[in-house]
Amino acid sequence: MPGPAGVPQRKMTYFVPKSDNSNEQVRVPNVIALVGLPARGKTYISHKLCRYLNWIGIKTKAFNVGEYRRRACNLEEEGESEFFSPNNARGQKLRDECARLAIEDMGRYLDAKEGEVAILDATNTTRERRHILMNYCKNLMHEPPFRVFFVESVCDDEDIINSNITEVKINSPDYKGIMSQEEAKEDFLKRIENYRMQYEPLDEEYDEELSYIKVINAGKSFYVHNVNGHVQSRVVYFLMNIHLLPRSIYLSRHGESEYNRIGRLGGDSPLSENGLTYAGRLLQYFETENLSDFRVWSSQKIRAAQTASHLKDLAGHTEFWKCLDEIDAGICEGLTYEDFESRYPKQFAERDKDKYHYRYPSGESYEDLVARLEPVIMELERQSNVLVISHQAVLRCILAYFTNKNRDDLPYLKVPLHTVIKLTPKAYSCEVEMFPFKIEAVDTYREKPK
Ligand SMILES: O=c1[nH]cnc2c1c(-c1ccc(Cl)cc1)cn2-c1ccccc1
Repeated sequence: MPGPAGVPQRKMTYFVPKSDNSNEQVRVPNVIALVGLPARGKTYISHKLCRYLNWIGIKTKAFNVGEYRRRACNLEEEGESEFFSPNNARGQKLRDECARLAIEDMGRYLDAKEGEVAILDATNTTRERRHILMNYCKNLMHEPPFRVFFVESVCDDEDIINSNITEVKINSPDYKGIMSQEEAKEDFLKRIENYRMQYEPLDEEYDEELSYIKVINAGKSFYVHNVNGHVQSRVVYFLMNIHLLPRSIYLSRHGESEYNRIGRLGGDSPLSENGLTYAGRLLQYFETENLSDFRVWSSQKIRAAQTASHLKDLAGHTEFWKCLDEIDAGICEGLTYEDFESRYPKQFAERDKDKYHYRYPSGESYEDLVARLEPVIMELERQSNVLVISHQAVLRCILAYFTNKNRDDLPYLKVPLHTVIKLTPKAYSCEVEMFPFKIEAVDTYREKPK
């Protein structure tokens, strides 16, 4: 059905009829294929997307063709950048073989329903290579065939490209210990030129049938085409909210509260004397951090708001988010763990079996917390320096997102009272610094039972 000129028609697929026509809704496996010259942030995008999709509950795995190539051949023997020359038939053959192996591993992962999304982290810079991928994904040997979304990173910003090469390329396994950093940078620039000779960017006319997003200069602008389905729309939304600007995210629980001191769960009690001391010391800490741009977000619980109030002159306005409130313990609100175990022994035993999915009766699970925290994560991706003053369970979810922890480990991450956790995102990871303050506080940590 042709639409108005220049306005692409969204292909609406409401359900994928199964072979037995049960019309039961099946989730279509998604392939997210990167496209772009070397040093355009493809692996950066692949890592961040993989971490975000897994955290929101969409099982995802990345397949990096460069890793297959590093396993298959020794670049030193192959002549480094010469290996990538279009005139190097041997290099071309080896690289095609590595791409094929990665695509087949990706296919097995999706066909076996091990996950819903596979990210193919590769240059995919020629129409031929993208055509091979599309034919493989649409092949009816897959039940159902894979949906493909291309993410092309186009970048001509020299500063961004140089920071990429300096941060992640010249110290990569391809060069480490083989040549000096200057030689590595020179060789890498030659590698980029070899790819540029064959590079065929996604084209509005030629690639009319494909679904893709062009990210230009690290998110300065975008061109989005034929977005198809839930996963692709979440990917577009995520990519339009991330940025490369250096900053830190600080996590802190409220100061010790009266309920902490008597070992009671949840509630809305005020700070204890120790907690008030911590709040005052927190102000001193951030005065020394000397941040140009600094915001404070707090939950709407009294103990968190009291802690945040000590920073109001430093941070200008404080934002109070209800979705930063502590996990709702339902019928266990106000109980001690001893009460919980004696009154609801079956529930107590259930909780430690699968703490991530366990939901307190009339309350929440960690899985529920992740769902209500997604808007906070998205806004943290957009922001600069932010201090989040919240609660143990909530900060475990946020910490797990930035440090890529899985749902078995998430509910047992250590987030002690009277401690500032400083997160500084790096290229493919996040630096974590813990600053425990020497102020007395009860220990609320419970080990995972053996
Ligand atoms: O567009 C780039 N061109 C060169 N480099 C880049 C990017 C991006 C980037 C790409 C898309 C988006 Cl939505 C955000 C950032 C990240 N990086 C990067 C920089 C330094 C280290 C590791 C990665």
